[in-house]
Amino acid sequence: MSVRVSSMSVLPPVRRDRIIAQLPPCFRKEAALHTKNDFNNKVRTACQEQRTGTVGFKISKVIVVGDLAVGKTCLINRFCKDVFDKNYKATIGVDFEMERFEVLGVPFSLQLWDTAGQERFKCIASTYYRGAQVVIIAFDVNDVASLSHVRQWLEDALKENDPTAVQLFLVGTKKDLSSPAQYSQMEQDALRMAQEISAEYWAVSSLTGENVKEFFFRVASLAFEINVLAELEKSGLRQIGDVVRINSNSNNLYATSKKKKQHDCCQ
Ligand SMILES: Nc1nc2c(ncn2[C@@H]2O[C@H](COP(=O)(O)OP(=O)(O)OP(=O)(O)O)[C@@H](O)[C@H]2O)c(=O)[nH]1
Ligand SMILES: [Mg+2]
Repeated sequence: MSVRVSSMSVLPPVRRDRIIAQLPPCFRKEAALHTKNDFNNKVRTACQEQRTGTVGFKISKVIVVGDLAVGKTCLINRFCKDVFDKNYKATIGVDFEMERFEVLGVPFSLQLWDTAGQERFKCIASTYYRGAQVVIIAFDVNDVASLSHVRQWLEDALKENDPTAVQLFLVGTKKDLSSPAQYSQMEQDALRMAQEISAEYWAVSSLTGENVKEFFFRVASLAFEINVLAELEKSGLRQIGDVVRINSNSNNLYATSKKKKQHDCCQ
């Protein structure tokens, strides 16, 4: 009985292929959220000293948006289930998958929200955009129209979120369908777009699996890093806040006793 209870209440260990010990490199230096070779030093130290606060219990919300049939569902399914379906089945509204990682020894989870690209399901899907820490905008590298719609997707996603707090990725899909020459021509435009919207650029294929794991590892790592930095800042502020509170308390005491005196006087 107790065995059953514990096996139900304790999460299984993180999959061995979800362990991140090194910062995965960006895809293109010209369009990266940052180009450092390693995790922020403060983050590494905090993880070593187990000073990551609530990050180990955190689930970061990631939303994947973009035109219909660009391959959002396939991308998530390739990463989470290692499968690929060549038949198109439109996402109606939203779906989500949980992915658990261990980054620098600290558990960290992503909740990956797969949203509908079809216009008629978009209004349902957009109600799930709120509270995203990461926004992934997907486009098809073989379809210039899908790249030109990226700004609209961004605007819709940011309406529901704090634009300064969101980490943005621009992902070109179906790389397997494009010849090297076609691809490199398209990449110029995609890199420009990524720079304009301050997104990190990636190109992937869910059919072959090219760059899929690398991409999600990068997403998890950068989301983790920013969470730990925010936690460190918060605990720093808390310490400063305590000092302020002691000071203001003594001020209050002073003010109270003074007031009391005045009050006594008046009586
Ligand atoms: N060759 C190739 N085909 C792909 C790739 N990714 C997706 N597809 C195909 O593109 C079609 C659409 O893929 P989905 O993942 O369902 O597209 P979606 O963006 O989720 O579409 P909505 O849910 O309608 O927004 C399917 O037929 C997939 O098999 C890829 O990397 N390579
Ligand atoms: Mg879909």
